[in-house]
Amino acid sequence: MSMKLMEGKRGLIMGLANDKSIAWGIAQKCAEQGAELAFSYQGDALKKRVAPLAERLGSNIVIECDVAEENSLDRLFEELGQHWDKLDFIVHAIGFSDKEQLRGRYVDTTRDNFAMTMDISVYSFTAVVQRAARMMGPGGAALTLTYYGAERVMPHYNVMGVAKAALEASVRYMAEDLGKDGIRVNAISAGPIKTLAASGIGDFRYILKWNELNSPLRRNVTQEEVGKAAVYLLSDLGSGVTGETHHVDAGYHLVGMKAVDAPDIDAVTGRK
Ligand SMILES: NC(=O)c1ccc[n+]([C@@H]2O[C@H](COP(=O)([O-])OP(=O)(O)OC[C@H]3O[C@@H](n4cnc5c(N)ncnc54)[C@H](O)[C@@H]3O)[C@@H](O)[C@H]2O)c1
Repeated sequence: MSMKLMEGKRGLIMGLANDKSIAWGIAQKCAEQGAELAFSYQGDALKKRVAPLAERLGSNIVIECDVAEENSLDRLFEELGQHWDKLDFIVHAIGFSDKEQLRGRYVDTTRDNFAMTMDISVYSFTAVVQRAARMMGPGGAALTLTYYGAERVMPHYNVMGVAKAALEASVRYMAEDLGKDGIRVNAISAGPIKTLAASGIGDFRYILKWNELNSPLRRNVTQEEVGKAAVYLLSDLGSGVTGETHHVDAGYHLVGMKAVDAPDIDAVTGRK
């Protein structure tokens, strides 16, 4: 009899907004492999969307948490502790910045939005891992989501690129801190995927089209493909991997220039 890869593992998924969310692709693949899941959602408005999705994967642990609030994070882990005495993995699929500043120039970013973007998109992962690690033993794993805009300049990504670079550095520092306890910390750098958060990025359609035409696999990736790589990093398959930023982007990160067969495309319409 073949054993499922995540049988007996319990994980908290943070950042599910709807069935387009990357968190949904990850949750589905983890559940398929036998994981037991809990979910956190931001604010009451999202509960009616998240609870039915959780139910589809056999979970009724659905807890409110705004990661910008220390109290809210404390309450989340307190409540989670009432359901489970031990946690095996967490997924952090959360990021935020003022939409108005995800167009135009990075250099015009305001102090307030810089601080807010770093707080929600970077510090929150540290704050979550800090609390989650107390419920984890050896074999524990944490995963966050990043984007190539951390490594190279991407149009419109602006302050989010700076935040993702800091997020990736925090993955490395936490991998060292927690490695001694047998806890692993990794990131997946996902190619562009049409989600609620992505719709805030200027000209996102153009980015999608460009990646489709120029990535080595000549297509975009899906939520499910990110989910499959997450299973590898969160399960025993990834037991020797920590502090890594793993690209799930149809190979786009290795490209230096437009592909020979790719047409130039119109920046406004995204059409060839
Ligand atoms: N979609 C892409 O192209 C892409 C590519 C690479 C990386 N990512 C990253 O993947 C992650 C998930 O985003 P997504 O694309 O699935 O979009 P999404 O809109 O489905 O998910 C973003 C989530 O962040 C949550 N969030 C924002 N502020 C929060 C707060 N203060 N407290 C709690 N939750 C909060 C939202 O509620 C939402 O569930 C993000 O970190 C994003 O930067 C996305």
